[in-house]
Amino acid sequence: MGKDVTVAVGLGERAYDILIGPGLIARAGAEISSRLPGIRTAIITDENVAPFHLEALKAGFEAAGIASSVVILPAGEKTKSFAALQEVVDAILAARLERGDAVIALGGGVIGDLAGFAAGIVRRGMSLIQMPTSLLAQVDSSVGGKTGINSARGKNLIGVFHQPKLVLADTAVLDTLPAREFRAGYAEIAKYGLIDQPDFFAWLEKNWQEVFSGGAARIEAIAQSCRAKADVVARDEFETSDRALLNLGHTFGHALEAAVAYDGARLVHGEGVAIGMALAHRFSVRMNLASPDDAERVEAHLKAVGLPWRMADIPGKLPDADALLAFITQDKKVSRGALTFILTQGVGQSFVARDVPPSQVLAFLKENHPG
Ligand SMILES: O=C(O)C(=O)C[C@@H](O)[C@H](O)[C@H](O)COP(=O)(O)O
Repeated sequence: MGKDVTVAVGLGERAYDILIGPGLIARAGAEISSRLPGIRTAIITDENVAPFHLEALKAGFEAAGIASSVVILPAGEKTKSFAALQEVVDAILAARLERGDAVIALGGGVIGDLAGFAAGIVRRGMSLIQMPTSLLAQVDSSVGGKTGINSARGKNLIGVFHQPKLVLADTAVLDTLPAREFRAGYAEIAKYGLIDQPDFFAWLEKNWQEVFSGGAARIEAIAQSCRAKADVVARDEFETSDRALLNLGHTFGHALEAAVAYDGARLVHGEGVAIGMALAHRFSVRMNLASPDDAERVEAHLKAVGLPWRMADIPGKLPDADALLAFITQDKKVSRGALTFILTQGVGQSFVARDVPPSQVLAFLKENHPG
């Protein structure tokens, strides 16, 4: 086997490993058959990923004696839909897979969330193996068991928690990722620094070019992100308390994604998170929690790496502030009608703020709306 970095997600009987390293798609058959002997699989992937990686995965499966059927879906956020879910569920049932067989999610966050949801509900829960092919999926969405689809009323509003049995993150695939997609995934890496690791954020400010160009710094950033996420998930699997910290930037970001009707030409998830993180820092300044220097530092880093950082960076017209607030009030962190945000006292000092007054949010959205 290769020299992979292994990060353990300590969840008792649902514990699993994240393997991070080059060549894991070709080696997946061997890795899976040694851990889950006799398993059969349905590979769920998309039209962008399949031409690059499906053959290598299938060849490795064949060599390891793993039977597989394949579903190839259109790429993009609009695939996180009931229609696509139905297609995946039908294909799994048509292949007569059993509960102990596995759904393989080969793709980015969209495929991971959708295939994970299907695995969570077919036969009340099948095995799931995440094989993330985007940076965002490798550092975030493939880990932790959040699965689901979108609604026109809001992002990820329909789903279940369903942990994978294994995550195989093949870092070599990142070399062929479009630059915009790589940057979008980088937003989630920066997020871990901004949550509670100021040293990691400072390291990223210094080393982001190396992370973008590949090599040891990239693997280190991915591994550090997975460790940070595994830690939080092990403490609070079902987001009853501080797992919500992982949502930094997502309250604003998800509202913006819904506001553009999940149109990836205008805004992809990681870009929404980047803008959302900048807004969360600015909002914290407005609430007298953080200093303007902190917000400026975050904005400067997002700008340096080429990420959008304000609503004005989204092409086209946005719905007004009231409509954005309406999306925010559908957020899953809302409790008894009260809004929850992840706010900050400075870089790496985020906290969960409950009962944030909607009037303050609305005023802030109006001040920052590009019109
Ligand atoms: O894993 C989590 O918990 C997160 O919040 C990580 C997020 O980066 C991720 O995008 C997640 O899917 C968003 O969750 P949601 O509950 O806000 O839909």
